[in-house]
Amino acid sequence: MRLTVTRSCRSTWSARKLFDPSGYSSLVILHGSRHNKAFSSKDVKPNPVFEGYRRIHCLANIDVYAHQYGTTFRNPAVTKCAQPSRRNFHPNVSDDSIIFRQLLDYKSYTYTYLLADAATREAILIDPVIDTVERDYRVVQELGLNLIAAVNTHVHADHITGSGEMKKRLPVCKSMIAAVSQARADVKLKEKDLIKFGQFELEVRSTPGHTNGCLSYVWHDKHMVFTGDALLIRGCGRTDFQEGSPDLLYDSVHQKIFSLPHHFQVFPAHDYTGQTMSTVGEEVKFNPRLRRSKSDFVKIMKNLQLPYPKQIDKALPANMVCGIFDEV
Ligand SMILES: N[C@@H](CCC(=O)N[C@@H](CSS)C(=O)NCC(=O)O)C(=O)O
Repeated sequence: MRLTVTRSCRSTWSARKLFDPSGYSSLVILHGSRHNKAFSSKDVKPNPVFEGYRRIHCLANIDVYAHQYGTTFRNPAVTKCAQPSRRNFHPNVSDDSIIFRQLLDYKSYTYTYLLADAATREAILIDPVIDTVERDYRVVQELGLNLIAAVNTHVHADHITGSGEMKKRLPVCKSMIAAVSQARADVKLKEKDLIKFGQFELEVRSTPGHTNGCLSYVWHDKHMVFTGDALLIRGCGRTDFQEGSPDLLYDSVHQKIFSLPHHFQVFPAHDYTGQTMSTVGEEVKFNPRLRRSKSDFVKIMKNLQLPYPKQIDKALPANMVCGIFDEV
């Protein structure tokens, strides 16, 4: 969905998309600062999964206009916003110089991000998943993009990376991962490297703690950061396996992500509650783990007692070799 927000609208409103992973329905929320009312389409049913919707509404003390995906905005206050179109799906990104897609794997709730320069058509994928490679390949083809890189934020434990399978379909595509992960890839990344596509570049920041090779990618031009599992929306990656360390994760997030300007948009590798993005400022203020002191954070992380990811035994060895099963 694409919202083209006019200048006067842009200064007052911002948009957020939430979805219900089980029901596959979506809400788009537009919020501004002048009023204190909430509106929602009659189609939008109360649903506990839309916890984030209520939270944003309560915290921001704002107008909320909600509707289901695919319908148009009916409230006259937002008529300056164009009809939804399929050109640029994410409501938070209305920028003709780029193509941006947030793609979801419903099995592991992994987000894969497609980033492209609209002029040159050069594109990269962040965190492709093996189960959705066909879908992502089709999107790349349909949009006429030249996919030059499949970039992993880390060695995932809950799903197998799609970078190896994508390379089979598009040999020009280079796989990338942190050098310290010791996983196989065409390009081994380290702190301060730049990943270039068309006129754009991502800055590589090392954010270990969930794993020792966790990287975050900062798109300074577009005020976005792709945080992998280091920082999740109102959460963070677990630290109880691989080379997990709560001390290290706390420092990584505070030093490398929370130090970014607070309006930067945060795009994580997962969300289990149907939220699609956050901002640095929101996480600094509201993240229930990372807004605490380091010693509190360490205690919280040591007591999470999460079950191990179901695919861990298969995923870890496969991800060390770019997700290609026959090389395991
Ligand atoms: N149930 C899922 C795994 C869920 C999980 O452990 N997620 C990880 C990221 S993938 S290793 C995590 O760090 N979660 C943090 C949290 O607070 O939930 C499965 O079986 O795959």
